[in-house]
Amino acid sequence: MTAPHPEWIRNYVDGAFLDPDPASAFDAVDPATGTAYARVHEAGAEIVDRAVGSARRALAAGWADRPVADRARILRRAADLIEQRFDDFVAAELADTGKPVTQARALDVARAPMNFRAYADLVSSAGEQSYLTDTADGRRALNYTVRKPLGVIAIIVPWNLPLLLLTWKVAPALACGNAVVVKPSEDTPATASLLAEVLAEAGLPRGVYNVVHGFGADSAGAFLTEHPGIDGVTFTGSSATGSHVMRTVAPRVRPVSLELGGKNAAIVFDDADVDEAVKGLSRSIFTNTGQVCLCTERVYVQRRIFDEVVAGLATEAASLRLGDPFDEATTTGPLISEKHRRKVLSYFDLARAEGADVVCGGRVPDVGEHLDGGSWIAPTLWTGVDNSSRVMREEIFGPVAGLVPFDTEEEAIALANDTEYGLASVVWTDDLRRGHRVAARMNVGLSWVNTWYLRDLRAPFGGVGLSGIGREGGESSLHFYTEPTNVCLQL
Ligand SMILES: NC(=O)c1ccc[n+]([C@@H]2O[C@H](COP(=O)([O-])OP(=O)(O)OC[C@H]3O[C@@H](n4cnc5c(N)ncnc54)[C@H](O)[C@@H]3O)[C@@H](O)[C@H]2O)c1
Ligand SMILES: O=C/C=C/C=C(\O)C(=O)O
Repeated sequence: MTAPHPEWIRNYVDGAFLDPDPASAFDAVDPATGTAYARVHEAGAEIVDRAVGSARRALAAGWADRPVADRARILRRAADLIEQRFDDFVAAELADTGKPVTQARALDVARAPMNFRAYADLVSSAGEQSYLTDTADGRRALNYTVRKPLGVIAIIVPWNLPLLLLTWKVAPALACGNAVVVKPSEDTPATASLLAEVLAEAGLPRGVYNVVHGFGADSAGAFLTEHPGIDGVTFTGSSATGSHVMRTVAPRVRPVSLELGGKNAAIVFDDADVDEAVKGLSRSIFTNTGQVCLCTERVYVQRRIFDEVVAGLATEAASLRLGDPFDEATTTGPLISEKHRRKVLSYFDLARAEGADVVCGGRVPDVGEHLDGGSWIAPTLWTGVDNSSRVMREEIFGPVAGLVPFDTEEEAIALANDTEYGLASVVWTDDLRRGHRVAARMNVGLSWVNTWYLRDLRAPFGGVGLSGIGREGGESSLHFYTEPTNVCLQL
């Protein structure tokens, strides 16, 4: 990897990186080793206010009215520049998350240019509704809709897929002519500031993209959502914080888009290709050390193949390689922080107290002395749990799942839907009709059959219940990031 780590990770306001203030700073920590690799300048209320003000001025200076083709060109140029600086982004993502280099390349950083290009394409070809209206008294009118940018958007994102989730929101927001103030997670600040360099070079006018670093409460996150100058909030993170953000903006009635947590189920029918299902389950449980909102934490397996699936998954778990993020053979990184590891370990204790049988893992692994300070955790599977267990109801957000046998299709559907969350599900079956039938009955926003996390960026993405409000992706994003005005003209 090439990029030397920066000494400081800075806020970016009105087209310039701000001088850091050592009196208001925190460490950026590499979770693979537990060591600090940079200092981050925490934005106070005054910096957040300047960021919102600069976004407002950028809109007034003409960004909101720029021809779509201009905006699309800048997004495409940004995509090209991310590819040119691919290794810098990978290095920044690894320093922040400790995730395996192969994953950062194939998933996280690869998706950033895809996000920019997808919205450059979408906004370039977007149409609008129009109706010829005949009234009861014989008049005729033309109704049509024009879409305007929402304005200044607050973008708040978590630490698990930092660049992917940031660009998933920045790209459509800019495509639609908004200006943004982004607040990356305090655990993963690096790529948002790198993106500022790229967007400036791509020709984005000053003030359109601003970055404020810091925490949630009493810090940049709260100052941003409380700011009267923001016109909408798009938030990805935990359900508790999402609910808090909603309450914060409620008095000013601002639109929110919330992509929140999950307690996602997989159902494996005994007509499935078991080898394929086991490999798919391993991906959906263990990818990114289980730290993807879409990851499976509950697995319901038809009784006849239950033992076979449990044994197969245990073999898959044993084949995972935890270790140096830069080693191409590494499959699995650490958890994001020591704080998060304490949370996951508390669920390991709870599972034992609730009578779970530990099939594998359930402990802190030995990954070698040089990584001793990192927040490593062993891939973990339980049996002997059921839907009344807290470990089967609460989002853990680690490489862990509980496996439960079932007998009938109805029972499997009821078990999978027995949750307050509703983000994603997977059905494994070789019966075509059953696949469609069961997938449609899942109370989720994203229902996969015989695959997991296969994305089409034009499709609606989001969840129900505690998993969120609204959808992003494709047209849904164009709708969230714009405000329609219906014009009615009597002919
Ligand atoms: N549905 C999805 O698309 C999706 C995607 C990724 C992650 N997630 C969820 O995110 C969670 C993990 O991420 P996390 O721990 O960073 O979530 P989090 O809710 O703790 O933090 C998310 C972001 O919100 C900020 N924040 C915290 N408190 C705030 C406040 N009071 N006001 C404003 N901002 C505040 C944080 O600093 C961070 O930037 C999991 O629950 C996961 O399921 C959901
Ligand atoms: O952790 C959650 C993952 C969210 C993924 C996306 O938003 C995406 O793939 O667009």
